[in-house]
Parts: sequence; C-alpha cells; structure tokens
Amino acid sequence: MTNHAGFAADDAVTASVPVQAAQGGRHFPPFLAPSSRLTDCKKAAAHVDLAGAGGVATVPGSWPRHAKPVSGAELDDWMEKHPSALAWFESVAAAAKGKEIVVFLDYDGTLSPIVADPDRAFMSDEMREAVRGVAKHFPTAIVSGRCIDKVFDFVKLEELYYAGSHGMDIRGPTAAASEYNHNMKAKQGDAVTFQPAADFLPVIEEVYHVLKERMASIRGSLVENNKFCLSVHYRCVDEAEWGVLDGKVRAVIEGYPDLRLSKGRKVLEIRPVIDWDKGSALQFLLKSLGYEGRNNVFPIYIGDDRTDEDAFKVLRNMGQGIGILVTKVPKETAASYTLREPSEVKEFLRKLVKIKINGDKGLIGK
Ligand SMILES: O=P(O)(O)OC[C@H]1O[C@H](O[C@H]2O[C@H](CO)[C@@H](O)[C@H](O)[C@H]2O)[C@H](O)[C@@H](O)[C@@H]1O
Repeated sequence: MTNHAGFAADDAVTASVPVQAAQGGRHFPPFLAPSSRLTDCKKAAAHVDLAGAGGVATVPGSWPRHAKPVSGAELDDWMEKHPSALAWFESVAAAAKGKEIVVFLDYDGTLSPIVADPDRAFMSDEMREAVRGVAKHFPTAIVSGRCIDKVFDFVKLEELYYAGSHGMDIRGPTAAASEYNHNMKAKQGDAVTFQPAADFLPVIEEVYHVLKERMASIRGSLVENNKFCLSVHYRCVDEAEWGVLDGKVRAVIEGYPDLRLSKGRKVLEIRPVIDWDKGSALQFLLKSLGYEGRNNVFPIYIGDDRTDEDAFKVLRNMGQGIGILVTKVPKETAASYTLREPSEVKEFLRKLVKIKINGDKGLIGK
C-alpha cells in the first residue's frame, strides 16, 4: 500500500490564532504536545489550533495515529536550516535588492486558514488588501490546487495571474487590469492562458461522478471537482473510516492508469499523469512574463502544501529567489524559509511592499 505519511499536527483546522511574534531565528516552541485529534467535524470547526504549542513529526508510512516527538535540538537544527522569513526579513530584502521580485502565492493554508469546510475557506479583507498591495508593485500569481473559478471567487482580484488545478489551468490578468501588468510581456488583454491537461477533462468528469457515488456511504467525505483534478476530503470523516475511504479511492483510480493519486492536508488528490505541476506553472509564468534566462529576477513562492514542494525545488535548482513554507511544525522541505500561518504571510507581504516604496527605510519599523 502506498505511503500515507505526512499528517502533521498543523493539519488541524484553525480559528483566528493570535500572531506569535517572531523572535530571532528560533521560532518554534521547544516542546511538543500533540493535541487530541478531533474527529467530530463540528468540534473541529470550533477548535482553535494549538499545534503551535509543540513540534510534531509524523510517522512515515502510516496513518497519523501517533506523533513522534521532536527534541529541542532537532527543532533548533531545523529552524537554523529554515528560518523565519519575518525574523530574517532583512536577509530576504538584501538578497532581493536590485532584482525584480515576482510573487507566487498558494491559497489554502497560505492566504486562508485551514477550515473544516472547503467551501468556507475565505481569506480576510486584510489579507486581500495585502495581496492587492503586493500586486501593485510586483507581478503576482496565485498557484492553487483549486480550480481557477473557485480560487478567484475567494481572492477576487483581477490583476493577478492564476494557476489553478495544481498549475494545470493558467490565466493572466484581464484587459481591465492591464495597468497592473508592470513590465511584463503580456499587456493590454494579451492574457496568458494555458491548459496542459485539457485532454483529460472527460476522464476527470467521469471519475468525479464515480467517486461521488462511492463516497456516498462514507459520512463526512467530500469529493471536490477542481476541473483538471479532483480532491477527496476526509477531514470530517471518522478516523476509523480513513482506511476504508483510502481503499475505495484507490480501487477507483486503479481503473484509470492515466490518473495518479497524491496526498494533501486531509485530502486525497487525483490528477492526470502528465509532467506538469506547480513548479512547471512557476516556470511557465516566469517565461510568459519575460523573465526566462534573466538573472535579475527574484521569485518568491509561499505555500504550505506538499504540492508546493515542486515549486520550491524549481527555485532551488534555479538558484534564484526563495521558497517559503507555511508551517507550525518541522517538515521535510526544499523551501529556504518558513512562516507559521497566514497572518504571518500577510505581515510578510506588507513588508515587501514597504521595501518597494521606502527602499532600505522600509526595513525599519513596522
Ligand atoms: O494548493 P492549495 O490552494 O493549497 O489547495 C490545496 C487543497 O486545498 C483545499 O483543501 C484544503 O483546505 C480546505 C479548506 O481549508 C480544508 O478543508 C482541506 O482539508 C484541505 O485539504 C481545497 O479544498 C482542495 O481542493 C485543494 O486541492
């Protein structure tokens, strides 16, 4: 059976958690206290995530019944390798100095907190203003597992680029928003569109209906149609049923060799077997924006999900820009920096705007 690893404590839903100020390089509290897993979704929805109270690593190859404690030394080591992008903002700004910043933002868990109901993963007005502010100064893209229409309904900003369905559906700003196009190649309604998995639409639609029918007997499950990919949510499924759900989904996918299965945050993702991911979308967008082969570009990609790792790896390989993982617990990642939660992402975006407006003076004060 395929690996189910990767349920970290920060898979818990969040209610507005107070921002914990970044202190120096060390940002994670030293002791773990695995929060009791709430399988009742109503309780979970009201549960304030306290996972930040301790670092938890998951046991590879199993459902996450047992969390493995992470020692203080391990946390220190991890934080040294992946420091807070807020605490180390001056280093980020120094690396970006004189370069053209391009911003890539994942949606769920990055711009909006993780909540029990995927249809209610709203971003705050303050976050929207922060993203709007960034997009005024830097080319900005949302890169999400959601279908474009859904993520646009949440974000509601026309001036952005959108790469939905894990990067398989790419759309540029509309003509009306062309004033935000900065120095990009695509101007005046010359919108970028790209759908590398278009041939898979019929099979995705077929599997969506099959999965809906198979999941009907599993209370709390939810099948989400993300156009070029599907999500089977089990956040609200009783933990005792997770194995059954997994088996049923795998049994369906076995009949479709053109599709593959991966795991996100309490969600099984089904997508076409094509050589395209969020990393490819990042590269495609940089090229469309006229940045290919230029060494004066500084892409910043912020995301919380495993699928964001593909983009982090692309940046590592390019040796340009930075990846920032949003997490409260140590995880294996190709990102160079971390932020703990969406409120810190908002703070980081505001700071980026300040250095654009004020130059080095933007580094001083809040
Ligand atoms: O790439 P992303 O924008 O991060 O999208 C990844 C998946 O996010 C959504 O699911 C996750 O967020 C939900 C709302 O907070 C939560 O209920 C769920 O448990 C998470 O897995 C979205 O619903 C999926 O379709 C995306 O693939």
